[in-house]
Amino acid sequence: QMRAAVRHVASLFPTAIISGRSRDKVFDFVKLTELYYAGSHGMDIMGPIRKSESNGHHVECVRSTDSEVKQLS
Ligand SMILES: O=P(O)(O)OC[C@H]1O[C@H](O[C@H]2O[C@H](CO)[C@@H](O)[C@H](O)[C@H]2O)[C@H](O)[C@@H](O)[C@@H]1O
Repeated sequence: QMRAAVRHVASLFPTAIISGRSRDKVFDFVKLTELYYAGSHGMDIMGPIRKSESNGHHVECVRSTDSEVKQLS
């Protein structure tokens, strides 16, 4: 029910979850590709990317700061 509510909000507004946990952990909890995720207190950020601007139906999370974060660790 909560997931459906967040998905609905994300269909109306850009929506982000910001957490102190790792981004992967948060994504595993939430499992919604429509959102922005900021893990590790904002050190690792992933956002939704539309595959096709024309139909807007294929949304995937593909942009991430993972490689930059790994360089800092
Ligand atoms: O409430 P959140 O914003 O989701 O943050 C909760 C805490 O997340 C991080 O700690 C958690 O992950 C750590 C590393 O895996 C783990 O050691 C810890 O037990 C978890 O609670 C973050 O480091 C904390 O600052 C946040 O409060």
